[in-house]
Amino acid sequence: MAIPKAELHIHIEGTLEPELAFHLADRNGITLPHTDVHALRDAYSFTDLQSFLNLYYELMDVLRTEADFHDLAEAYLTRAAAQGVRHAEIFFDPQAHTGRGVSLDTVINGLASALDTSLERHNISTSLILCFLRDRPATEAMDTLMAARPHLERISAVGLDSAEVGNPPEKFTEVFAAAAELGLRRVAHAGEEGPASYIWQALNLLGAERIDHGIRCLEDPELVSHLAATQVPLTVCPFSNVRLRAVATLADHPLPALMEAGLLVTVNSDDPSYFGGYVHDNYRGLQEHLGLDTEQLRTLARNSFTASFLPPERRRALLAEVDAYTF
Ligand code: HPA
Ligand SMILES: [Zn+2]
Repeated sequence: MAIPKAELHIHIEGTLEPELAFHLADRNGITLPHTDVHALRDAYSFTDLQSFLNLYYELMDVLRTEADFHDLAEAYLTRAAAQGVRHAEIFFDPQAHTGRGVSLDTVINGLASALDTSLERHNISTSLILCFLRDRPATEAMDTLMAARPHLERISAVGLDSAEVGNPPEKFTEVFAAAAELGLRRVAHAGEEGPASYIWQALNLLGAERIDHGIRCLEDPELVSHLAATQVPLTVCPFSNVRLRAVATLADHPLPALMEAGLLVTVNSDDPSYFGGYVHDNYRGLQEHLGLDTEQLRTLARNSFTASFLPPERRRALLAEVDAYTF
């Protein structure tokens, strides 16, 4: 069994495997513009974040009903359990669905119907992180937050994703303040393709408690010192960074440099269906291509629970499981 870990950077829509996409397309009477699963997988060759997002938004059109969102989440949980995941804080993109006529209730109720039985069925605790699409207007994000109010007991935090460059965190200052008022935690994608200044903005203007990706912090030594001192976690996604060409190869990935600088680094899969592997596959990739040893993998697993929004008791119990794990 893979080492116990939390997954803190996983977009549920990014777990849509080609086989399930075709199955749901069939069920909903939709014709996909790809001949079969092989042709679809062949389309998974990206040059940057936007080239991925184009396919990501196109393919999620097969998600129409509560049952579709249930099946999507259930398929992820099944795979995650096999990868040692014991806790998952799961991003979802409401605007990507409401914008094409699927209601927020359909999305959340469908996902929740799978998450509600996750602890018994898969031994995985879960929560949802509502992400705002940063390439859409801030007013739309605010409307989305307000519409989500009846569902807040299922939602632990808000996040910020989609096309980063040209959509700085400062655009969402008011929305994140409103989310904090509602008692939600705050995270944000920053420093994936965007500059280090976006990470500063996420921290200082949005009150982000974790930075998703954040790898470009290394371009600003003062920021690295700040992240080390404050232990604001980074949710790093190595396979994603290679597939979206933020990093040339896994062997060139800056994760060891981030760890050596004393940052609270976690490893995650981002959009595993699109990027070639789930979270433990990422751990194994680091072992193989960057020579991480088993104690470094244990540190990463520990960090994943430390960086989570888990209540203290379950966090302690899961940390003890990591410490007791034998490779
Ligand atoms: O890696 C990502 N970055 C930004 N937006 C996203 N939406 C899904 N995955 C991503
Ligand atoms: Zn992401």
